Amino acid sequence: MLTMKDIVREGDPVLRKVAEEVSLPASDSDKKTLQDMLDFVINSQDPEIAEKYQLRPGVGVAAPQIGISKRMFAIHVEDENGQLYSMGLFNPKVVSHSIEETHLDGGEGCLSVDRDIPGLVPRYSRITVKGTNLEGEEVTLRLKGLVSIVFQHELDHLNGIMFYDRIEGFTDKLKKELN
Ligand SMILES: CC(C)(C)[C@H](NC(=O)Nc1cc(F)cc(F)c1)C(=O)N(CC(=O)NO)CC1CCCC1
Ligand SMILES: [Zn+2]
Repeated sequence: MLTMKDIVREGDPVLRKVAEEVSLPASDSDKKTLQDMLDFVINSQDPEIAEKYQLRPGVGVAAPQIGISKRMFAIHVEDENGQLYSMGLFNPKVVSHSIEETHLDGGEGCLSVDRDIPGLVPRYSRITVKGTNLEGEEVTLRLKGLVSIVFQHELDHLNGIMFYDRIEGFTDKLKKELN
């Protein structure tokens, strides 16, 4: 099973690479990896298992975070209405998004970042995502709220983007206003 020792921390170049598409149908090896990632996120939210293995309670993890530069991630998160999104996705992509933006009021963190970085992270309020799930089906998902933010955070990992790259500092704002 995956534990925190398998999670790559910031500074490792794998977190800054653009990950490779997974060739479909997925190999047994890629399916096992993605299933292990989904189990990791589910385990991290189980108080007993999380305590026993010292897991940070995660809502998602992307393959580069376990050192695998492939376009796949797993998420396990309930949305505002209590709808559970629990899945592994191969080659996810945003096919459309709202212009409107949103953010988590407390900012974001990351399983690969062992420090608190203040600042709001702008995300699209709504996105439509396509990908292939562990059963090999192509899925289209229309997402908003927390689930949409988690997807965008994980998708960024597949493109070598860390959440703090998106935090707009006051000086950036000032520069924009002055230009
Ligand atoms: C890094 C950590 C703080 C563990 C973070 N969890 C998290 O944000 N939980 C959460 C947030 C809420 F808004 C409401 C709630 F119920 C639980 C997380 O798992 N990730 C996953 C990650 O690092 N993936 O690469 C970071 C999240 C920040 C925004 C989306 C994912
Ligand atoms: Zn992250």
